[in-house]
Amino acid sequence: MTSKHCILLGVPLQEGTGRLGCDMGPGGFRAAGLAGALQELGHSVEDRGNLAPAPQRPLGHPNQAIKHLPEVVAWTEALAEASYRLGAEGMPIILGGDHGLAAGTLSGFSRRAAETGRPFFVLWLDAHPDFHTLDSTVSGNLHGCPVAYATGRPGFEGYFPPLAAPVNPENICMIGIRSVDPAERTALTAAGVTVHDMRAIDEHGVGPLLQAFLKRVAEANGVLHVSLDVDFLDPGIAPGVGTTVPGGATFREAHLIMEMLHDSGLATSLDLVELNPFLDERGRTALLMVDLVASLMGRRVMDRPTRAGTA
Ligand SMILES: NC(=[NH2+])NCCC[C@H](N)C(=O)O
Ligand SMILES: [Mn+2]
Ligand SMILES: [Mn+2]
Repeated sequence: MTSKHCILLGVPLQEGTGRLGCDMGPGGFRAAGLAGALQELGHSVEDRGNLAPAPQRPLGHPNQAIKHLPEVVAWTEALAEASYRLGAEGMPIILGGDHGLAAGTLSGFSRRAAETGRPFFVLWLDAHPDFHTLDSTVSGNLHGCPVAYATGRPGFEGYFPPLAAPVNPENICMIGIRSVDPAERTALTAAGVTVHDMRAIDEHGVGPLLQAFLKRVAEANGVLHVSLDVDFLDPGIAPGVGTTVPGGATFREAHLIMEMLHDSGLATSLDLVELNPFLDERGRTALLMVDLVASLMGRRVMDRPTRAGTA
């Protein structure tokens, strides 16, 4: 197993959701033993503490539903820059914080990939596609918008920072999707995002769906960012999140995805988002998320035969 230099960065953003508590997410992941689990697997770990947002400026938008635009923009500015820098230093693991933070990670890591000349891919594990623009969001919760922003959909100019390298929507694969607003549905299809909803998982299984995507990434010599929203998981195993949607990924499906990602060796950065410790039950959601990261980083039940059939 190749050991990595894991860099943990807390991003206690919570203004992108409709409720409080995600600001405790980074602390939840730390208390659940994330650093120790990575070290046990032979990785080096550096915890850079929590990020601070950039200074806020007043921003008004004609869509009156939008909540906390100046706050989310300030976090995006700081995190886009931090992600760009961390992308050159090791394997960044971003401890959220709500999913609004992906506006910063996607733009920063994509910019880094563009500089290396390799195409940038995203695996989006979530109940939601988070594909609203500032104009289309109905709830006004900006954690529903990061993918639209990072792919360069119109309407973010003048509010969010300009994108150095917009993400190609055709390089995004979403798995676990089961709550899509009408405006998002049309836009996702038009943009060419690969969306594997729960029905696709039921019909085909997560294994073949993920394998096909990983093959594309490998053949393109791509850089892969993984964004894991707690609500990707079924609420029965992961209650510590504000936006639970029934019928989510099972414990076994989630671990299989992580193990396949590990075997592919393709993932270079990771978001862990939407953990709300205030809604959790004795840390079980945080602990499950840490176990999933461990699977992604090499923990396995048994050694598996290599392709040559030795080990
Ligand atoms: N990151 C999330 N949990 N996003 C949920 C978004 C839900 C809904 N589409 C909205 O815009 O409000
Ligand atoms: Mn999300
Ligand atoms: Mn979600």
